[in-house]
Amino acid sequence: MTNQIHLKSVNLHYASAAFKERSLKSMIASMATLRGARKKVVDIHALKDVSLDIGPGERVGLLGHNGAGKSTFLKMVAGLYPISSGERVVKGTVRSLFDLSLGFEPDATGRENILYRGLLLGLSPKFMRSIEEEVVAFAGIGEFIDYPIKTYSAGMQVRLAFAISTAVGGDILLLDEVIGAGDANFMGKARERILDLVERAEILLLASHDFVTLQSICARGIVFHRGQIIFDGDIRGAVSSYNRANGIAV
Ligand SMILES: Nc1ncnc2c1ncn2[C@@H]1O[C@H](COP(=O)(O)OP(=O)(O)OP(=O)(O)O)[C@@H](O)[C@H]1O
Repeated sequence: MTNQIHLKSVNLHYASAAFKERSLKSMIASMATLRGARKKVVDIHALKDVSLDIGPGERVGLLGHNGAGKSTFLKMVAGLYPISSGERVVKGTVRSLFDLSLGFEPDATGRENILYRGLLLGLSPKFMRSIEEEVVAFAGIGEFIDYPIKTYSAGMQVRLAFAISTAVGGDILLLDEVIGAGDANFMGKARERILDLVERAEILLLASHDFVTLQSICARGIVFHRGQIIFDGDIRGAVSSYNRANGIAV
């Protein structure tokens, strides 16, 4: 099977329900202040008529201003968000580093969580046991690995989550730039490990505001603007297109 991503006229909407009041207090406050003049929140059309094909060996950078649609695009490719219309075909195992700290069981130990998270990623218990020691060594949290996750600091949780999620490569790697994995020493190690995953992946999609990194890793660049693709071509052209769209003189 050839790894590939095929999208045709894809649209994605976020339901306005996500913006509605969450608490009784905020509902009462808004009723008191906006009586009769309440603004109607409409659905957000986050991806508009997106069509493209990405094949084996491609390293693709995603550019765009804050809110342009890059993360939504990655999550749609990962299958986390359903599309409203169009065609989405993704062939190959997908790995991503979204929401690193989601899915931990707080009462279970770090070691037990390595197994649980592996199962969430669709990996077998036998395979997870075979990589357990390597993950433990990379996380570098000492004897805490045998304590419940609820006793961990935020940094320790990120280190363990990162160590698990990056232990196994995939055919298609989706990266959303923010990788604040602990202290400077760990950041260095984390970067190396990501570059290793990048090397091993057959297809890479990398969303970033760091154009130097994008240009050093990616050959192709796609620019998003208000949910639409406004440029799809070589990475240098993509940077120029981004600058033009955002009124940046070069
Ligand atoms: N879970 C969500 N629910 C509702 N709206 C969302 C959600 N996530 C993103 N949006 C909206 O969708 C649009 C695209 O956001 P997205 O996060 O994809 O942009 P981005 O290009 O990744 O931005 P950034 O560079 O800031 O990460 C924005 O208008 C945003 O407010």
